[in-house]
Amino acid sequence: MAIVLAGHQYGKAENRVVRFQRDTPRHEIVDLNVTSTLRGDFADAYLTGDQTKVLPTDTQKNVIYAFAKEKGITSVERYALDLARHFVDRTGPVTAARIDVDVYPWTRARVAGEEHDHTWTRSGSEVRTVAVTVSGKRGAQEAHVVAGLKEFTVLKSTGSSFRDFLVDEYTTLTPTDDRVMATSLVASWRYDPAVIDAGDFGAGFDPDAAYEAVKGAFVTQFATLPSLALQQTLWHMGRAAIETVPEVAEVRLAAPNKHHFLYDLQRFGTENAGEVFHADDRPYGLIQAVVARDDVPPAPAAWER
Ligand SMILES: O=c1[nH]c(=O)c2[nH]c(=O)[nH]c2[nH]1
Repeated sequence: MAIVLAGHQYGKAENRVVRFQRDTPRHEIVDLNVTSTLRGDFADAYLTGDQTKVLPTDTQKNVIYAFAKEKGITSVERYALDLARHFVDRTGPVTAARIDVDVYPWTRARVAGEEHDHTWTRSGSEVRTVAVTVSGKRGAQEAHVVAGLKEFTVLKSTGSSFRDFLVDEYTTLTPTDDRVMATSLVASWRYDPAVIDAGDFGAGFDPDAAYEAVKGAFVTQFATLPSLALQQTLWHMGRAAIETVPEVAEVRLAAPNKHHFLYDLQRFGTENAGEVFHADDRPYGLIQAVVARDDVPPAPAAWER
């Protein structure tokens, strides 16, 4: 038996980058949390302490901040691609780089009914995510872009049922034709590599518009599908995302079923016709799905964390 170093990767986690554009009186803000992860033959750093192949995480941090100025952030996808390609192209021992970005939402403040030029309020809504993975040296490079969102909380007060499920001796759940359905959606969608190669997220493809379109498709399905289960809703959300933005090759969805239990007011002689619920936080059902086009090859490298 031998004990081996069976895997390794390293990088700088959670670089909080706030980039302003101040070229005109109306400023713009991009607020990011950026994590770099480098892969390659760094085994010596672990096994013998030899750091000669190791690009310090401090340097990675500097690149992340410098590129925010030098390259600008025309889109988060483009910025992450530039970073990943930089580490793979410019650092010999790096064979693959992954850049993860969380995008924090800000809404322009309104003062006396007018949008303010340089003040924002933090929006309470979802966090947009981007994960770019670039592997292989120039000429034989593979790039994957996965966009997404998390903490996207949606709720409907009717239009959801759950019945005719498998029953065994431990089942106590009462079937229902009218329940609250709510979730805090985590979704990621992988763009067809052809889009990255052809349009390069700068020309011909607008990742910001695609993001809004996918989000809109999710909301539309959640709202309008008479849901027989959260599983069915997820399938329709994933399908609608691909139908709405054909550049999307694959959608991965994870939805905690945020249970709302009708509060028993009968004990006080009061009727409760679906009006007062106890919002429970745990445990919760966790429903997950992967929805994909069958004409785009799968890409496990795009999802490797
Ligand atoms: O949409 C649902 N899916 C389930 O699998 C499930 N299980 C459960 O108890 N409630 C629900 N709701």
